Amino acid sequence: MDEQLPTLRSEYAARSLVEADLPADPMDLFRDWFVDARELTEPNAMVVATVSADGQPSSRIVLLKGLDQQGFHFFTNQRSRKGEELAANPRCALLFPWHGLRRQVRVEGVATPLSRAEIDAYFHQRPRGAQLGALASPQSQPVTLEELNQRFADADAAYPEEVPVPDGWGGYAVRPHAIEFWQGGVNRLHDRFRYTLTEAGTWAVERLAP
Ligand SMILES: Cc1cc2nc3c(=O)[nH]c(=O)nc-3n(C[C@H](O)[C@H](O)[C@H](O)COP(=O)(O)O)c2cc1C
Ligand SMILES: Cc1ncc(COP(=O)(O)O)c(C=O)c1O
Repeated sequence: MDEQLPTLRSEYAARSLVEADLPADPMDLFRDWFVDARELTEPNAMVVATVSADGQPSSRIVLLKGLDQQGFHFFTNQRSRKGEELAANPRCALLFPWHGLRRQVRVEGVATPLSRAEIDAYFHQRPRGAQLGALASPQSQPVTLEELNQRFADADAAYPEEVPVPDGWGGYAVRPHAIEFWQGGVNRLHDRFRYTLTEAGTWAVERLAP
C-alpha cells in the first residue's frame, strides 16, 4: 500500500478557466461552479480552518447551509473547538475540495455569528434525530458512548414534540476577502485565479502560478 502512494496520480485536462470569462464578482463564479458541483457527493461539504490562541491551525468539514451578502453560512456548536477558536480569532479559511470536477475553491475571511432568528429557523428545519443529536452532544468534549446514548435517550424522552435549540448551538457567516478558483490543467499547469477585495469594495483578480 505505502509503496503505491508515489504512483497515485490523476492527470487533469477537461476544462480550463479563461480570464476573459471571469465575472467581476467572485460570488457569481462560485454560484456557477456550485451548480456544476451538484453532481458530486455532498457538494456543500467544505473544510473550515481556524487558528488557536497559540497559533495552531486546525481544520474540519462542515456543511455550507446558506450563501448571501454576509457570505458563507454554516451551523455548529459555538462551544466546540472551532467555536471557541472563532470567538477568539474570527479569521478563518474555507476550502471546497471538488475533486470530481478537478476544482477547488479557497476562501479567506472573517466569521461572524448568525442572528438568533437565523439559528432558530435552521435548527427547526433539521430532522428530529439531528436536533436531538445536537442537544445530546457536548461537541468536542471527551465523552463515553454510554453517556452519549443516554443523553440522546434523555433528550428524546424530555422533548416528545418540539426539540429546543441547545444552548450554545449556533452558526456563522464567513464574509470573504479573498477567493481563489482552481481548475486542474495538463502538466500540472492549472488555472488559478485569486480575487481580492479592495478598499473600494470592488474585487481585483490575478492569475497565480500553479
Ligand atoms: C461531511 C461532514 C459534514 C459535517 N458537517 C458538520 C456541520 O455542518 N457542523 C458541525 O458542527 N460539524 C459537522 N461535521 C463534523 C465536523 O467535521 C467536526 O467533527 C465537528 O464539528 C467538531 O469539530 P471541532 O472539534 O474542530 O470543533 C461534519 C463532518 C463531516 C465529515
Ligand atoms: C456534528 C454534525 N453537525 C452538523 C452536521 C450537519 O448536519 P445538518 O445537515 O443536519 O445540519 C453534521 C453533518 O454531518 C454533523 O456531523
